[in-house]
Amino acid sequence: MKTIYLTGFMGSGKSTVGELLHRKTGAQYLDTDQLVVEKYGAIAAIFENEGENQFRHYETEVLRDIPETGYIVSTGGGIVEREENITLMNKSGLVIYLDTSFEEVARRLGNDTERPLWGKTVLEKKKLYKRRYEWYTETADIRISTDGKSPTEITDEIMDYLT
Ligand SMILES: Nc1ncnc2c1ncn2[C@@H]1O[C@H](COP(=O)(O)OP(=O)(O)OP(=O)(O)O)[C@@H](O)[C@H]1O
Ligand SMILES: O=C(O)C1=C[C@@H](O)[C@@H](O)[C@H](O)C1
Ligand SMILES: [Mg+2]
Repeated sequence: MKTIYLTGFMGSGKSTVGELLHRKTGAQYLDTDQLVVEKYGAIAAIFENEGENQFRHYETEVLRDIPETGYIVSTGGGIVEREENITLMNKSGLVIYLDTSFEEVARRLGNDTERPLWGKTVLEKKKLYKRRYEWYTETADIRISTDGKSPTEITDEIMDYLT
């Protein structure tokens, strides 16, 4: 099995659905945010002390090490910010975009403080969402709309594509 990369905006459910897919398929599982935390420390601290650019560098470092087959990978919401990341994912893997409306993301994340970029103003977040939307769609092999669907329903929909 080609490695599967789940992409999408913060709160689109990449980590939640990634875990479920891992259980259903038996494939190994990685989350790029978790890998960065294990290797370099808490995300909020990296943003605060080293800056977003350094976080993006760490993100690419962990992505480079992921094998081309056999893994389910939940990416960070900003993985599409770097061309190199897109090339890496498209070269070997199957990219699945979890498409979630901004309003639904806002409902799910509420006042979350773990995601540094979610702390920005609504206007800035909407701009970020709009800017990335095209990148997610262009990069994806498969697009799954997630609004109004449970994580299990989304996982089942992905399983249908895989089997
Ligand atoms: N389909 C869904 N319906 C309702 N809530 C969901 C759904 N998927 C995920 N959630 C909830 O939304 C929140 C964010 O989910 P999750 O952490 O999986 O997102 P993510 O895409 O991995 O975000 P990030 O890019 O920040 O890593 C969690 O509280 C999760 O329980
Ligand atoms: O959308 C983003 O840029 C981010 C999403 C999260 O997954 C983390 O990677 C981090 O909080 C940055
Ligand atoms: Mg996640």
